[in-house]
Amino acid sequence: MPDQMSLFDLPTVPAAPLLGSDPLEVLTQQLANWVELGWLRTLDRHFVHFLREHGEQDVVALLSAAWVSHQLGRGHICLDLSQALSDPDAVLSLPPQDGRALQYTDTTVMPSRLLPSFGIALLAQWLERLQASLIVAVPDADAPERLSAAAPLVLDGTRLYLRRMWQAEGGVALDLAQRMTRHDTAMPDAAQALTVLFGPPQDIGIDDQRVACALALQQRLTIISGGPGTGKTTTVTRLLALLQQQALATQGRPLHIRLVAPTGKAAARLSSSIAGAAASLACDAAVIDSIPSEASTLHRLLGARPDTRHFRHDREHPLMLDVLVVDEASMVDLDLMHALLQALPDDARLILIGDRDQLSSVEAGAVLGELCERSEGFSADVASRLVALSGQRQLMTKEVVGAPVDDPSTSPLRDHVVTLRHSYRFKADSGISALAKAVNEGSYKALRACWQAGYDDIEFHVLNEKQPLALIKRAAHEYRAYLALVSSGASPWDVLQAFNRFQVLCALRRGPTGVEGMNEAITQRLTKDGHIGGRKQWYIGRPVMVTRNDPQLGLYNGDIGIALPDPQSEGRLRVFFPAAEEGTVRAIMPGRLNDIETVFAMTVHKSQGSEFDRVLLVLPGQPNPIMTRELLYTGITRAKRFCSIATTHPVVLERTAHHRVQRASHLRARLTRCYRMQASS
Ligand SMILES: Nc1ncnc2c1ncn2[C@@H]1O[C@H](COP(=O)(O)OP(=O)(O)OP(=O)(O)O)[C@@H](O)[C@H]1O
Repeated sequence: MPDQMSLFDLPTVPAAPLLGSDPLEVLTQQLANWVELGWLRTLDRHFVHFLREHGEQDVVALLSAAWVSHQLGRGHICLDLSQALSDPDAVLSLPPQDGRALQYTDTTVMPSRLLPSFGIALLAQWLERLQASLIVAVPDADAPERLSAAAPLVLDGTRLYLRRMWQAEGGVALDLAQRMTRHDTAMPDAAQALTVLFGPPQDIGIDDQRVACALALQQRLTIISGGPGTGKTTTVTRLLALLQQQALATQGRPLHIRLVAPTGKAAARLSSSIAGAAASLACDAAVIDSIPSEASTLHRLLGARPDTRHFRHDREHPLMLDVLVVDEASMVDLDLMHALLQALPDDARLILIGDRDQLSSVEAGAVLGELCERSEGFSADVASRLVALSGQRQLMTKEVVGAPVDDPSTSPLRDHVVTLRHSYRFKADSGISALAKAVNEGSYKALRACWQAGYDDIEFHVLNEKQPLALIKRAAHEYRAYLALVSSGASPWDVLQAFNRFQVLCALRRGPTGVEGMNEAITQRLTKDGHIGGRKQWYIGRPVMVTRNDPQLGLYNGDIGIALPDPQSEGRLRVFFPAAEEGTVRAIMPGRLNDIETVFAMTVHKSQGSEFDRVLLVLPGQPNPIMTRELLYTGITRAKRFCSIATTHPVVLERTAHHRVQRASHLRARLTRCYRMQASS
């Protein structure tokens, strides 16, 4: 990780003297200083206070606890001590580079100076201090998934975790490993049923969709990954039809299937695409009728309760279902995946759908990405079963049948992962598709070729000013289309649809090219031109995004609503959100909405699970560690028809496409260990 960080010129802070001779005093001062500067969260400092109050006085253990907590806030499951030792500032990303101006005081000390000042120069010294600490437990030597003692931190090898996250990671690994060892036998005429849905097997190339169905018929855990329009929903719909056909024929009753997605928006999209795909199936009406057409959010399925992280459904109160389909699985964080697996009955079939190349979840973890890593090909045994079922003889070639299943270089999950590669949405000459591919390959040459090829669905703006006036004008112009509908008194549903046709996406939150700067500038521009009354907090046409789940209101992080006069309430302003049923809306009083922000611009992170006809992707003028290949790919692939990218320096795009950051975690290795133990017991 540190060598990737060196792609960027990290801002430097002058070396300040370490004040005080008592290390605990020095630590307290530094934590206070970092919190004041916004480098650390108040929560991180409170955590350290809590540990001190409970008896821990070792400064190294306390500093490590602050860093683990800080890293968790940045999406990392754990702190890798060997990486942190080699370049603490880069690993902790301090000072933060989210677009805000560099801030420090005369007493600010960088992490890289603090650690040696507490006597830690070697990894062995750090490990020894932590092993001796009251607040750190280690896994049992004989049972690596059990802890030696109850403590708030866990040191697993050279990784330091909050206990909760270590348990969640282990819980996900163990549960998935158990599901991986459960196999099913497809019904005798499954091969024929596949041919009815997919047509006769062809000898040219492998039909990944057909393989995905054949695989999922035979096991309890299947992951279907693919970029936009590669047919993930089409494939899952066909799979559900096959499963229902099988259940109706053998048990005389359909399976209880549930469809979920992490956000309300993604759930609505899944509902409408499954309904569309089901309607065109070549199946009996009874089978089509037994495929659910309504998806809910994961939180709703699990029974989210206000003010607690616990759900109504858990190991003691499992969900009642036979098959669970989770769409946009890349957005599911480790904690949520853990809660889901806890609540899922042991014999249920789990199908995860998503795009492994997309950004990982906003919260900690990169579950889908990790599960799909090194998962190319199938073991010989699974490949031969797939050939029998799908008729795809090409599956037995050496490229497809990789190393044996116990080979340490591959993941046992490869027998559960299918990647769909062909996009049916984009034409062969699509610029968006070519651009996304070039970014994914991290190829400078392919990127440049994209701009030179003259595609008419992508454009690249090089801005020559800091405050991007041209960009603001462009965005304001695009937003006028939905505002015209607002003025004409169109229905809230139509206004919401029109708003969704265009979106400004930003890589960063802060700064003139970040969400905050762009939102403010677009609001001002539209106000100045008389399109909105943007001087008041609530005005007709204000688009807002929910930033925190509110199960009581049935609103979820990422939901978008628009403030409009409500004829049902004598024209008073209400915020209209799409309701569960396609084409319907629900109105909520603005005063009831606590966690919302204006959304003329949103971060690429928040745009996951949404798609827009046209996207304007704004990148800052400086390369930045937050900007990664996954972020760029996710931003570009939100666009269905037109993608425009703007930045002040062309090199930013190329550097970003080259920059990959792994989130610190050990999920795949733990899953492999659990799987081998399961398989050998
Ligand atoms: N095998 C196929 N042959 C022809 N058209 C297909 C095939 N599979 C999918 N399509 C079409 O491609 C389009 C996208 O399919 P689908 O919605 O299943 O993809 P997706 O991967 O779920 O898309 P998204 O990225 O929106 O989630 C649909 O119009 C669908 O009918």
